[in-house]
Amino acid sequence: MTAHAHPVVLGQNQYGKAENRVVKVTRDGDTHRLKDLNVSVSLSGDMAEVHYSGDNANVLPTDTTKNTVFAFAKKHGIESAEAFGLLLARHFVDSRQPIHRARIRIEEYTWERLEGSGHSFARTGRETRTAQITYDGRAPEVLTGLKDLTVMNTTDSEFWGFVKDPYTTLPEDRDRILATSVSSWWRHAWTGGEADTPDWDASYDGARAHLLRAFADTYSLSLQQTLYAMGSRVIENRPEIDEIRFSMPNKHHFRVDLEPFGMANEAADGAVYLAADRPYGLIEATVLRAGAEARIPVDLTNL
Ligand SMILES: O=c1[nH]c(=O)c2[nH]c(=O)[nH]c2[nH]1
Repeated sequence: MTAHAHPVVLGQNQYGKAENRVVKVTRDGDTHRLKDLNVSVSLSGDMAEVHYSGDNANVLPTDTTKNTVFAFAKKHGIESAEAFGLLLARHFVDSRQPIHRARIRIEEYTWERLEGSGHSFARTGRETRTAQITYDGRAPEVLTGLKDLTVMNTTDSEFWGFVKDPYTTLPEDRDRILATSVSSWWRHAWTGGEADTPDWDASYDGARAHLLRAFADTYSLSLQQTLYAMGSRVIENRPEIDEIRFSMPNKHHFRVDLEPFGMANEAADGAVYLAADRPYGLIEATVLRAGAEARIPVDLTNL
């Protein structure tokens, strides 16, 4: 059956095995190291026929993509999420003619070795590190990110001077808590050259440190301003990064009215707050090196 026989045609399509939970142990004598990833493979290419007629001739089974993830972890080890994703993406596109594009998404969970043991670990309370590698046979694109990085400033945050309309009840605040859970993706300028491959772990640690430093150092008049300061600090200090996008919920902390109990509850004296979980303000923006192309999808940040 051909597409032209119908007034309906197939649009964008992709397939693969999602959420392969792969744990790789590396032994150095009695001292072990652990990489714990959640790897999702998504392939696209000449796949019209399988949709139109069920002809599987071009279909590398999703089961095979799963097996490849585990076999590659053993064969090549897992140096970093980005390096592992690049190996996989290149493998699928370069070894299978009908596959034109591979997108590998990876979440990494971090474990810490327990003191006094070479092989006992505890999951850290840290954020989840993320990576997305796309490869179309030409230049790979590497996005790195993080999610669930929860941070709070207990002062140095104000919010006032905003628009007031008949529905506005929010009081102006000269000393509030600013808390958020940072989700972010950043795009590496790198386009695949062997010689100038970034040190992915150093780049991640650097970007993370800069955005946290900016969160801490910015005297904030709005979460929007803080977001921009975080992004611009990363762009200014990490030449390998051209674009960074944030999705940041404003985790509201309301000063509780304790007047009914005869108690003042002022920020300056150390206040009691109600941590509200919802609704929350949601502040999202991209920060770019001037002249760089905005390529991080708007809705990627909340995955
Ligand atoms: O930092 C903030 N930005 C806003 O846009 C906003 N809106 C709001 O109600 N509180 C806040 N805080």
